[in-house]
Amino acid sequence: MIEIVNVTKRYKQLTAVDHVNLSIRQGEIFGIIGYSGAGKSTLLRCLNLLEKPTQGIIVIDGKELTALSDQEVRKERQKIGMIFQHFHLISSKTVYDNIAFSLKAAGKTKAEIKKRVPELLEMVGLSDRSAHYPAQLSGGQKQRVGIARALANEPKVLLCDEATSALDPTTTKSILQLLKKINKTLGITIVLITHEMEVVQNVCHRVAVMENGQVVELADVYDMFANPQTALSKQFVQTVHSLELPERLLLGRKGAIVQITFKGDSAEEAVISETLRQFHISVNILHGQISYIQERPLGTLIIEMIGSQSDVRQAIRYITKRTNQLEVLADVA
Ligand SMILES: Nc1ncnc2c1ncn2[C@@H]1O[C@H](COP(=O)(O)OP(=O)(O)OP(=O)(O)O)[C@@H](O)[C@H]1O
Repeated sequence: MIEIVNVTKRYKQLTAVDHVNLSIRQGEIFGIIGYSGAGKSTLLRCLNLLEKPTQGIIVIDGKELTALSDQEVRKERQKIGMIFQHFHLISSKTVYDNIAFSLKAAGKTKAEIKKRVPELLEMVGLSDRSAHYPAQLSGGQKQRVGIARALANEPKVLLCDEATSALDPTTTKSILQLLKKINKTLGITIVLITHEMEVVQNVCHRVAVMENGQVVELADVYDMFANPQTALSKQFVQTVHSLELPERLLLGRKGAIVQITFKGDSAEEAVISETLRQFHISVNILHGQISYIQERPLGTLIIEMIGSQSDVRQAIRYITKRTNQLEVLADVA
């Protein structure tokens, strides 16, 4: 659906986006995560040519945007909706007129606008706020207007530039739910940038991690959580799944301390009790959690295994075979 081929954006000496290649699939919610200054916004704005890449090609829905004239780009941009962190609503216009504005700009007739605006308001749950002005709305409601406006011309792609960063956690959840609904019911491909791994966990199917203008990792969100490959991804995963053990928990330990990751079905199997049945060891549970990412379970358990060296080794081999993911954090035996 979206092809980003070797895209670079330079501002004088600074390279904000550096040779990025990504292929975003029709109908997916694709996240781009990175710290401030990583180049996420610039890359997102390159997708609808709000920023012109210094080099590289952008193809959306089969059309090479980077090969079009400015006038043609303006027309194509109407098929790409965009929402922003600070909403960018027109303060002197009502909710109705803010949405109608995009339809007018796309040359829709008065009758078409009159039919379409209420449909959009209903979709975002704001039918009773039509005559309000932006100043009379909460942040979440303003973003709902932003979403309605972005969807006005039935885009195939929706770009979200830190769309929930200015919102509290509960409102963030409700806006993310709305984005999920839009993706599911309208089949719109969504690209969102964020610095919050929780947003990625909640809505994205795949995620690219950016650093210094480059994509340093690309993965299914579940795999990123289960097995992050780079130090940066590990940091992001740990912001949601914190597994730092307090030092005092490690004091006076006698056995091997291991971290086990249970993926998919193995998260629901009785691996530990079967281990205890087969080997002469005892186990202390130090930390455990199970999360659901795209409705698939992902479990993490940190345990201390106490027994003879040979029994502990065999038990470790057994668990590794069953789960495929066991890391020895400390062996104080
Ligand atoms: N119009 C511009 N002119 C000059 N430099 C720019 C411009 N826009 C962005 N930059 C620089 O490009 C780099 C990447 O910025 P960008 O906003 O894309 O990062 P980001 O990952 O979105 O970060 P943030 O979340 O803070 O916006 C930064 O060093 C930034 O200062």
